Amino acid sequence: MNEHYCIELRISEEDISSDIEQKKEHGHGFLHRHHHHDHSTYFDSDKWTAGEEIHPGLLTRSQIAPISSICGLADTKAVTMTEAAGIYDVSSNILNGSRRASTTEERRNPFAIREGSCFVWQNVNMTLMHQQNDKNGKREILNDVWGQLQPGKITAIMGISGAGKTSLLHVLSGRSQSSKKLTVESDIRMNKIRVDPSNIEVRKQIAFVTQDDALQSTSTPREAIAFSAKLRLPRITKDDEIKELTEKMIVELGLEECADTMIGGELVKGISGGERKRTSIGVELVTKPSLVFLDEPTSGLDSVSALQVINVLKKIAHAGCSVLFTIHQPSSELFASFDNFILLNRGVVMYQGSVDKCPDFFAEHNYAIPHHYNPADFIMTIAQKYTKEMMADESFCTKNKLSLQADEVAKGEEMRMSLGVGKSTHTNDNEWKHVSFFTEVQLLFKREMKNTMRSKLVRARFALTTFISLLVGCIFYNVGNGRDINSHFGSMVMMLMISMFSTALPTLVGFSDERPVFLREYSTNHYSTVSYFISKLVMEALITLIQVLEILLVVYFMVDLQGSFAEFVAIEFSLAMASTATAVLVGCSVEDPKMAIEFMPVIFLPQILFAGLFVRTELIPVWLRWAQYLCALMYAVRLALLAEFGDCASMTTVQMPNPCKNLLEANMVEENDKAIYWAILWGLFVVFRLSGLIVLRKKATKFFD
Ligand SMILES: Nc1ncnc2c1ncn2[C@@H]1O[C@H](COP(=O)(O)OP(=O)(O)OP(=O)(O)O)[C@@H](O)[C@H]1O
Repeated sequence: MNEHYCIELRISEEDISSDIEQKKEHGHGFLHRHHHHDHSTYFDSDKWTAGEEIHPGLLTRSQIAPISSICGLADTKAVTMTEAAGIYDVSSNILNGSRRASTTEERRNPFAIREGSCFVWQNVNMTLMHQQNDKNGKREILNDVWGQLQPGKITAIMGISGAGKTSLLHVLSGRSQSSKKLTVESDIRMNKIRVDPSNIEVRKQIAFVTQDDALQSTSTPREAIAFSAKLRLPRITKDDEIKELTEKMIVELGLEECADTMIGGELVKGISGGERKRTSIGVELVTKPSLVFLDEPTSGLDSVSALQVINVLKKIAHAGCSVLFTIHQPSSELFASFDNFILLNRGVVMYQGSVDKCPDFFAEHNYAIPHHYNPADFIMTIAQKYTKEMMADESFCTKNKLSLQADEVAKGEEMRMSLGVGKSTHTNDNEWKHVSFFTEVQLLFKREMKNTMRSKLVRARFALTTFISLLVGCIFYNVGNGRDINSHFGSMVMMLMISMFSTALPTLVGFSDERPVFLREYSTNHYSTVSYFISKLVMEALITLIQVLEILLVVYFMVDLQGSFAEFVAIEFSLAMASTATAVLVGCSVEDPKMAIEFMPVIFLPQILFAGLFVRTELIPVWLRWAQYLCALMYAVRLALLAEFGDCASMTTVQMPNPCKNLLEANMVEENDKAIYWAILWGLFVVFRLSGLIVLRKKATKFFD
């Protein structure tokens, strides 16, 4: 019978610790059967009958299997278990079914009830290698860390600075991987299955809000949230659903007043820090994740804004989500609002459990938390005092209570099924897929267009290009009418150099400037590197064309050039595209805009040196001469010379020698090689662009180190 069922057995910690039999009498610990949300529908099964009781402690894998086969229609996440606290917590859901079968109403509500995911970890170790100051040349950042998240609860990771909070969050979300200088080990279970968190399918399940709020500065909170929803929700989500979802999210996050204000950045004053943080959270929550991780969501916020943020997190937890976040030093009010917390101290777990039970724990260790004292402050002060050795001596390290069996890391279909993203029996499966490549490019291009229209930098770029073109036009005024061939040639070179600098330079800085936004969006599965690259390329080509026309409309007519205007447009455009491709490659390779600026001379100086302007190419040492083939300016100069002086050079005049012919010869320009010059110019564009794409892809898939 091809129907989707949701079987649910929830047993709280209290149920586990106290008398289960007694709880059962009160209706706890029963197998509930739902058909979607209709509690009265029973499933038919040979093995399980309606109303049958499950004894949690006795539930075995073989008993789980029949349930899986009933509701485990290929797209169904059947039964999941957590052996936390030594007992099976059976929480079966049809993750795909429940997420997929969500009604239009649910799709419109960002805080709609969802099925939670069980998330458990143990043996989390992170070691820095080749450390000169530490014994054995190693430094342990995380040591045998363990923990678990419960759906519906918010869990804080607390600890003094350098305790390893961010490192733990990064390991759990697959953002930290082993490298030459870092060893990372972890045993992470999601819905019972051992998973590799760096796997994209796992990462897709976890909404991650970074500390730096990498948001597009020219977008508004409304646009940022809608953009994320459009790209990340399945195709079935209609435009009006996205609109309503966005509006509800804005209201829930208290962003109504700033919803249409630009987010802002270094150059533009935008929304406040708290509003920025809530926007970042909104951007991640639109996908209705079951796991939400946040790195320092309250840092830099006043107590009211911090409480606002935590209230949003509590709200999302009440919808069924598991929330995990790092926090420095919460106020007592904030601390009291957490469900659970993990105290990390020097990379080890000092406390793990509910906020309510922590006073007893510390009292047992002779640290009774005084009344009228912020418990978080008190706990941190204690943590500060303890070295690893002291914690071990005084049995302060909280031992792993999970005792999970070592399982193979699930791959492929097994993992996808566990995460609820396996094969589906839905006939309209296409509707549940990620938006198409074309939609990705289209949405990215639209955002790029808005960004361009709103960017002060772009406006400054056009204004400065006009200014510099006018300056060149004035200096070389009318030299094109044959007064002096050297000045005539100089004006053309200057014109080419303006288009090279004025297009490549902003691209170089812009690409690395936008890098954090790209990395965040890529890592959270907004779009592919190729669609990002293509949308940027199309926008760049448009701006470049406008800029080239702007330069030529001033310089060409003021200098009174003789060649064809269209040909000059083509040459300048090709040069600008080839130079921006070089800039993109460097922009993709370096970490930040400041570093990109340091690279400027390396990109532009060789262009000028090898263009034959200061030294004839045949005089350059042979072992260096190959570099000329990488210099787009040289080929653009040759093409421009042919466009301007080609006719004159081929004329047989009485005047001997022909100055045009001499100029072409001095620059080693051959009329017959024109096609080769064009081919090399566009070849450079293709090679540098593709290299840029490869570098970007490589960097995007590798988060750290
Ligand atoms: N990739 C890395 N390379 C070098 N050192 C690292 C790396 N990752 C973490 N560390 C070091 O590990 C320690 C823990 O860092 P982490 O950022 O996790 O601490 P934290 O508890 O989040 O601190 P804070 O509250 O100050 O942000 C720090 O001393 C940090 O320098």
